[in-house]
Amino acid sequence: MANENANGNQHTVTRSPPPPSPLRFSKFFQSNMRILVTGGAGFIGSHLVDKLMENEKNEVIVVDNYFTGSKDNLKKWIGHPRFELIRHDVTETLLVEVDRIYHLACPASPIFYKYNPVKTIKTNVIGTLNMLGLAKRVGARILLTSTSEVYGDPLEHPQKEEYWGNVNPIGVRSCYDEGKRVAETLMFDYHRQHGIEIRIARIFNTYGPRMNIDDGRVVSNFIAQAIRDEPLTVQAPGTQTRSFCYVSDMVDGLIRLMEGEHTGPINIGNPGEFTMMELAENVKELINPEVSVKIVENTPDDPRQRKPNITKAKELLGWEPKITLREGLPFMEEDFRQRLGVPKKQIN
Ligand SMILES: NC(=O)c1ccc[n+]([C@@H]2O[C@H](COP(=O)([O-])OP(=O)(O)OC[C@H]3O[C@@H](n4cnc5c(N)ncnc54)[C@H](O)[C@@H]3O)[C@@H](O)[C@H]2O)c1
Ligand SMILES: O=C(O)[C@H]1O[C@H](OP(=O)(O)OP(=O)(O)OC[C@H]2O[C@@H](n3ccc(=O)[nH]c3=O)[C@H](O)[C@@H]2O)[C@H](O)[C@@H](O)[C@@H]1O
Repeated sequence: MANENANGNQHTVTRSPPPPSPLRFSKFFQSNMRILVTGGAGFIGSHLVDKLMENEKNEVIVVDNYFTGSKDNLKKWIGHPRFELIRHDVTETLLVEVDRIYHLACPASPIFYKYNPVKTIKTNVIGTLNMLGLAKRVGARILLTSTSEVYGDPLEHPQKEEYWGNVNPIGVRSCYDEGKRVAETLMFDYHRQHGIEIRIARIFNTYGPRMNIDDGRVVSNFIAQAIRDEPLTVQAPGTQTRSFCYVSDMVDGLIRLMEGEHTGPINIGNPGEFTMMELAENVKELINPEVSVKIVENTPDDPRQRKPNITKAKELLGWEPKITLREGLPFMEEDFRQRLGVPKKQIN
C-alpha cells in the first residue's frame, strides 16, 4: 500500500493496517462510529463534539485533563446516552474501543503552552505516541490537529504544505511548535511502519465563542478588553499578520479531512490576512468605538506573518471558509458579553 504526501511523493507502507472494528460495517443500527475526541472539553474540541453528536449514528467519547478546557463547554451532552466524558491525561495510556480518534489534546494559547513547557512537550510527544498506540491496537483512523506554528517565522508567504518552516528549536515557543513537528513525524512513522490510517490538519489561528475569556490569544483578548472598556493591547510592532478562521468553518474542515481519502498535512485556515493593528481597528469599530489602542511589548520569536495557502483543502476536501472576520467577531462578542454579564450599550 502506498500513499501520497504533501509533495506528491509516495510513502511506502510496509504493513497493512490492522483490521477496523466489525462495527464499522455493521448492518444493524448500534452506533456506526465510535469517536474519541482528546481535548474535547476545549474550544475547538467542544464545537467538534457538538457537530459529531448531531449525527445520531455517532457515539462520542471525550478525554480531557481540564488544563485549559472545561466541563461547562460540554454541559449539554453530559448524561446523553451516546456521550461519555472521561477525566484523563493523554500522557498516560488509554484503553478504549473506537473507530476514529480526533487528537486535539494540547494547550493552544501561548501563555498556557509556555506555562509548563516540559508538560507541553510530553503532551505532544508522549500523548501522540499513546494515541497512535491506541489507533494501532484497535485499527482506528487518527487525525492530529497540528498547527501553522510548524512553519515558525515563515520565510515563504503564504505558507504551502510543502514549506518545511523556519523554527527556532531552542526558543520559548519550541515546546509547542517543535512538539507538534515531532507529533507529525510520529504520525507518519506509524503510518509507514504500521499502516495506521492518519490525517494531519495544520490549523491556522481559529476564534469563536467559548474561547477562554482570559485565554491570552489576540482575538479573545481584544474582545474582552473592548467589552470591559480597557485599552486594546497591540503587541509591538502591530504590523505582524495573522489569518483568522471562524470555528464552525474549522470543524467542517476537520470532519472533511477525517472522512476524506488524504493523509495531509493539509492547511485549514482562512486566508484573509490582517495586521494586529487592523484587527484592533476592526474590534474597535464593531464592538466599542470609544476604546483606545495601546502598544505593548511583544514576546520572543513571535512570527511576523502568517497566511495559509488553502489550494489543497479546496481541491482535495472541497473545503473553503465561509465566514469572514467581520461576520465572525459579532458572534464571539455576543458569547463574551453573556459570560461577562455586560450588555451592549445602546447608541442613540
Ligand atoms: N485555536 C487555534 O487557533 C489553533 C491553531 C492551531 C492548532 N490548534 C490545535 O487545536 C487543538 C485545540 O486547540 P484549542 O484552541 O481548542 O485549545 P484549548 O486549549 O481550548 O483546548 C485544548 C484542550 O486539551 C486539553 N488538554 C491539554 N493538555 C492535555 C493533556 N495532557 N491530556 C488531556 N487533555 C489535555 C485542555 O484541557 C483543553 O480542553 C490543539 O491541539 C491546538 O494545538 C489550535
Ligand atoms: O494558528 C496557529 O497555528 C497558532 O496560533 C496561535 O499562536 P499566535 O498566532 O501567536 O496567537 P496569539 O497569541 O493570538 O497572537 C497572535 C498575534 O497577536 C499579537 N497579540 C497577542 C495578544 C495581545 O493581547 N495582543 C497582540 O497584539 C501577538 O503578538 C501575535 O503577533 C495559537 O495560540 C496557537 O495555538 C496556534 O497553534
